[in-house]
Amino acid sequence: MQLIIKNLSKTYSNGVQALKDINLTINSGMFGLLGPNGAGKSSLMRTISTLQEPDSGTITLGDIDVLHQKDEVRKTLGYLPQEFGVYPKISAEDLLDHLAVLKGITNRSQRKELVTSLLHKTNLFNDKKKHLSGYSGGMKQRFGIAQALLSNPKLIIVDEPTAGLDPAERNRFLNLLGELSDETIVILSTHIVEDVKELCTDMAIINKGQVLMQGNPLKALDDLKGKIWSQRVDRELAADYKERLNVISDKLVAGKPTLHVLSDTKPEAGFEQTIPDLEDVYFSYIFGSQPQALTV
Ligand SMILES: Nc1ncnc2c1ncn2[C@@H]1O[C@H](COP(=O)(O)OP(=O)(O)OP(=O)(O)O)[C@@H](O)[C@H]1O
Repeated sequence: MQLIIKNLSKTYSNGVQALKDINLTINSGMFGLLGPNGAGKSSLMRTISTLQEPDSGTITLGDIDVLHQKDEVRKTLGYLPQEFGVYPKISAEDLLDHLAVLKGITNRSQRKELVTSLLHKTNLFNDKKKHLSGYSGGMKQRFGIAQALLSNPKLIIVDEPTAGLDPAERNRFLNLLGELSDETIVILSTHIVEDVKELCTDMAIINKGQVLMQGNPLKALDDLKGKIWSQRVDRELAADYKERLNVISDKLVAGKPTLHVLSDTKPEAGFEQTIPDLEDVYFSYIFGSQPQALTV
């Protein structure tokens, strides 16, 4: 199964061009969609999820025309939006059961079996009687996955799922995503590079509504080999370096900025070659051609 997006564009009524001629081919497995705030990730996810219309372009999921066969898409889509609202005064088990009825699973024992297996899968079985208002952020996100899995989806979209989770909950959530079937397309939209690094076999970077790269994270790392140079500098000199050199990131290490420069050759005395990580890949596309760099 493939999700193929061709020439997708969207301008909102306030004039913001959120998607500019997006082209992506997404195969089964975990796909990371990386981009800073306002890049257009949610606009793209909502369009794929049939929640909003583009101005032009096409999307196909296998042989489904996503923009015209919305009901077909919805039958096979699991969507976990950025803000996942839950009814507070109902238990996880009851809400899942209710949602399963809405999905058309009317056979009681079949529903019970499905709900129980999803509660186990998302590690919520022991808390199934708890009201959702008592759930932590991570538990709510796992519940979100449980409801997204109700219809045995072929396409799962998760929008910024780990923001606000503590490290243990984040790990648990990412492990759960990683365990979903290889037959399913899972799109993980995030601005957190680590999420993609740990899970995804394919990724794209988008910014200002445009796809800047699509590819295998390991290949992207390989392409940067020998091109990332690092130096820890005095705080007051950092701005000067940024003006002169192609600084892609500037990270405080023990109170002093460590600059990463993208360059085919040693930029200046004092810089040492460093092994690129996925953050370098991300910043090289987002900031590589610009003099300004992000402080991370
Ligand atoms: N309904 C809307 N009407 C007008 N402008 C919008 C609307 N939704 C999004 N935008 C604008 O479109 C651009 C892309 O927004 P979008 O939410 O798709 O980005 P994002 O990558 O998901 O960012 P974030 O991580 O902050 O949610 C932004 O400039 C945003 O302000």
